[in-house]
Amino acid sequence: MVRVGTLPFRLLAAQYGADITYGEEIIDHKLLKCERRVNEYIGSTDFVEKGTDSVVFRTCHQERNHVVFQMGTSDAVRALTAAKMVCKDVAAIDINMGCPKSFSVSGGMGAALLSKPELIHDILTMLKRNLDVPVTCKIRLLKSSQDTVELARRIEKTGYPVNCVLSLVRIPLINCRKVVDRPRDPAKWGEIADIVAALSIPVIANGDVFEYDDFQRIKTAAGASSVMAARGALWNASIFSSQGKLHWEDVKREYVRKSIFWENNVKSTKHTLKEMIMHYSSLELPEGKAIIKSETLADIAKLYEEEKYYQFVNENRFLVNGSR
Ligand SMILES: Cc1cc2nc3c(=O)[nH]c(=O)nc-3n(C[C@H](O)[C@H](O)[C@H](O)COP(=O)(O)O)c2cc1C
Repeated sequence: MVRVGTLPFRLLAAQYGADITYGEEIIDHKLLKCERRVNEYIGSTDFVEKGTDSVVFRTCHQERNHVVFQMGTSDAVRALTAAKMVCKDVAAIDINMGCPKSFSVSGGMGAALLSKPELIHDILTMLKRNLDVPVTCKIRLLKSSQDTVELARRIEKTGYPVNCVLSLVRIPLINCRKVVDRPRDPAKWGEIADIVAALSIPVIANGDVFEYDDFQRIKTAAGASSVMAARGALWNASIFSSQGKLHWEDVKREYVRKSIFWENNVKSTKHTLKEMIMHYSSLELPEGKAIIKSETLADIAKLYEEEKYYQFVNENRFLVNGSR
């Protein structure tokens, strides 16, 4: 999730039980302007825009085998060059073929790819042939089930490992929404089931997972290999816990601590907190207003009475490094 799926949020989801986490979409052009830096102070691996301190992608060894780097692209060679920069630090590379936003579509990326099966084929083939990590793609339902099945079959033909354990990682990820749908529209699980039935590769179903039980319900209804949650996780990342959800205020506090620990981009932290709060109350209330006013992680720490934690982390970086 853009501005949400940064390292603290991914680790939060993983802590509550998510097996695999996807990073926010990063455009290939942007990654190509970066250099890889090991950040010993924090214990992370950063991809930083050259000549600046702007972290475009931050990851760490704890999530090395669970995190998928999601990329926006419209060109096979560029996608490969960008993917090669990060592939040793992540578990898999995903190509976003579902984003309907104009900045994506006008650049020939995201959902624009859905009408260019030849280009999809080129990108996936190029990545699969030249990378040692698995490649997945996230698509949306097309106008008819038949169109979607046709597209998914072309994706399937780009090849996947015969070994079924490995095949887990080359998953075309079917997002059960049509290109014109917005996230609040009802999802159509029957259509996913039709597509899954027509394919021999694993499919992750995505859409309208708001409770832990939804994972199994949707997995069964769609016949999918696994299930992905976005908004349900954003509103309460403990949705992944088989023990039941924690109170969202506790989850939010844990997110704040992780943001502090990993020195998350404050804009990302603010955005994520705002999205969480908007679901339960209003940004017009004092907490929302204070988030909007915050300029640094120290401000956020103060707002959530985590100043001692903030101070402790910053004074003991080398002692606590890697402990979370
Ligand atoms: C705040 C937000 C950011 C998102 N960013 C991305 C993204 O970067 N890449 C992507 O493939 N989908 C993105 N999506 C779409 C979700 O991955 C997902 O497909 C959609 O929200 C439907 O799933 P849900 O019902 O579980 O929310 C985003 C959704 C939200 C709400």
